[in-house]
Amino acid sequence: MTATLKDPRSPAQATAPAVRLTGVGKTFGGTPAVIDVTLDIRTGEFFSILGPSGCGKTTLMRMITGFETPSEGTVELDGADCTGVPPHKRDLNMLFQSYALFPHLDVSENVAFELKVRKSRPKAEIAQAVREALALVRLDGYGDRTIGRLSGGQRQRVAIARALIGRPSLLLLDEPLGALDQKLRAEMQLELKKIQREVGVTFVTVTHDQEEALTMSDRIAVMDGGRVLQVDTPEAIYERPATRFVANFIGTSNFLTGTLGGGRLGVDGLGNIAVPDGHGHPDGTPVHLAVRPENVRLARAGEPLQDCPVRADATLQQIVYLGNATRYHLALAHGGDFVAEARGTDVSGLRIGEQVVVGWHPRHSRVLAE
Ligand SMILES: Nc1ncnc2c1ncn2[C@@H]1O[C@H](COP(=O)(O)OP(=O)(O)OP(=O)(O)O)[C@@H](O)[C@H]1O
Repeated sequence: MTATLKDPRSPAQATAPAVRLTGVGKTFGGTPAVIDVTLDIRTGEFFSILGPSGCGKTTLMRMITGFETPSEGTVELDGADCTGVPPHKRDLNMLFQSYALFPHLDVSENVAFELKVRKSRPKAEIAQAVREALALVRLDGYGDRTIGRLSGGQRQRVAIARALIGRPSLLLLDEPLGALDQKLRAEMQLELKKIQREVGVTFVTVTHDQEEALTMSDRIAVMDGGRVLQVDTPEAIYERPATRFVANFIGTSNFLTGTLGGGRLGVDGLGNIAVPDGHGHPDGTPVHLAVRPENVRLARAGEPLQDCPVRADATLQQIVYLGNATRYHLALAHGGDFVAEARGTDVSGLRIGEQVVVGWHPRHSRVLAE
């Protein structure tokens, strides 16, 4: 006979998103910090809130946790309205950059802390849960160590184990890798993603680091000036940014500004250039055309540029070697800066100050509204 495990949630809760924000706003002393945010975070996904300093991401996260009450709008968790519910009554946990581990307790005691405080489980069960949590973060056998004898990465793992031991439905992480050096950070990004997949808990992280968000997330919300500008997969955000801000904040973009007319873009000094099909903006609209540096080709003036219907004259200003790529900084003849990028070392044979031509195919550019 097979036993059927019953989901304790009601049918409505089971299909509801982990988090639903509807028209959420927060104003401090008359100044808006978060403006009209409506979005769903799906159960089991790794979701990042990404944006520059002061854009409102921490305030948005604090409204999900309950440490901040929205000035308007509603916050639902698993289908239940939690707008006025205090943090300790929400089925979630938090992980802060500082980790906040207890230095006088050993690893096991730190991890078990929450369960012991709640006194909800027998001792043997807690010990088993600690062993499982330490195995999850690959710290088997470290239970008796004091916190002072751990590396930064190991402390981070202890904090993760502690945050997950009570199996919350939702884990909120505020700049979780901010205290680590760059190499360890890159390792922990992959590690955190792996742990999240294993436990299946919904993770919501706040970060200003675009690479971190792209590496770890199933979906990203990009914020600026208190607003969410785009919610999408990392790939879609990079390939199909919704606004000029997103195109510039995630990776690097070149921009040409002009007005659409007759299916082309009129740019002062450059003429009417081809744009990608199906961009959806009517003639007469002032727009930006965004082109990623890796999609820009470069040749000596007068030399052919294959598969590049759009071209512009420029002067080469600087060549920067990046290790895995070379970046060419250019001044366009009609005004403005431009950047082209090629894989590997510089094989162009070009010299600083030389007259060049840049070009791209319209399918590699994107029309963005103001
Ligand atoms: N308790 C508060 N009282 C007054 N103003 C606040 C308060 N909390 C945040 N703010 C303001 O709201 C805006 C958004 O702040 P928030 O901390 O949410 O941004 P952030 O994107 O998380 O920035 P950072 O990455 O620097 O932490 C800022 O202008 C900030 O000064």
